Amino acid sequence: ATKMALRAGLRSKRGLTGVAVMRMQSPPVNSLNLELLTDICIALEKLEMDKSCRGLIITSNQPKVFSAGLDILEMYGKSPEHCGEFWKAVQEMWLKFYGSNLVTIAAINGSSPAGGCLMAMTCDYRIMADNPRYSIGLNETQLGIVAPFWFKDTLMNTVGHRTTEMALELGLLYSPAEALKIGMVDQLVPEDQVLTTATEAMTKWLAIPDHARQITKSMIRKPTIDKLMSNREDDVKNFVKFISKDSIQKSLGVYLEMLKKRKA
Ligand SMILES: CCCCC/C=C\CCC/C=C/CC(=O)SCCNC(=O)CCNC(=O)[C@H](O)C(C)(C)COP(=O)(O)OP(=O)(O)OC[C@H]1O[C@@H](n2cnc3c(N)ncnc32)[C@H](O)[C@@H]1OP(=O)(O)O
Repeated sequence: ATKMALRAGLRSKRGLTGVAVMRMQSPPVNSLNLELLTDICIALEKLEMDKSCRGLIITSNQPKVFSAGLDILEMYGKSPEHCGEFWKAVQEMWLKFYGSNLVTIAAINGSSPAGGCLMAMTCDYRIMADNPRYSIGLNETQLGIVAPFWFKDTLMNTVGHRTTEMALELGLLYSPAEALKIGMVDQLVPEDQVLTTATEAMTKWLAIPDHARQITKSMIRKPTIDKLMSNREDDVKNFVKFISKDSIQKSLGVYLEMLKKRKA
């Protein structure tokens, strides 16, 4: 049987129609592996084609974690072919979310490092649980890896040039309060109110006529999307070359060990 990695459905609760809620449920930490990325892309594609759907809230069914980012096991000890396929799926997820015609809101109910942060930043609006134990940010350099240009562009478009320099070079993970301060997230609420607040925010976004909002969104995001679209193959090649290096594989191995030890 295929494992359902997420649930997407149109809800009509409290008069809010045409809004889908996508709940990532890939235990233990919603790390973005090929299967989850593919499921997410297929679900978003279907919603995008469904004329009755205008908005999407993405959240997590896992306790304490929105998403642990890219699944390191998809990049560690794998063949170049596998790494290439995986990277194409990461690109696809980013392109679909960043360019979505839907209103997209991230209900960040837990930690969201690296690829998890990227995913949240592709959305139009971010609400995070106000729990100082949670963190969010692009921490790639701390793993000894380099976030590609489109990760950097997404961050820069969200928090600005100088903050991106600091955040990306130091691989900073921010507490929710810090993330709010730099504009990485838009709103903090108590943990049990993340989803209801997302629904309330959605009402505000849906009050704007779709065509005007969509054209405006596209005008702002298209140059960033086009940059990856015209460099997709080179970006895959760069990734495979970079991730296959012995030194990078070693860094990933050390990091995985650290994660396991921290748990013990
Ligand atoms: C010059 C040109 C350059 C071009 C280069 C191109 C590209 C390179 C860049 C690639 C980009 C990568 C982006 C990423 O997303 S990398 C992933 C980064 N993620 C992290 O650093 C997060 C690591 N995880 C955590 O910090 C924590 O797990 C947590 C999310 C805060 C949750 O903590 P907790 O609830 O305490 O859970 P555990 O830590 O105990 O984890 C449970 C279990 O899950 C394993 N795990 C956690 N994260 C990942 C992951 N991302 N991938 C795979 N596995 C993960 C963890 O090891 C535990 O496993 P065991 O139960 O087996 O011990």
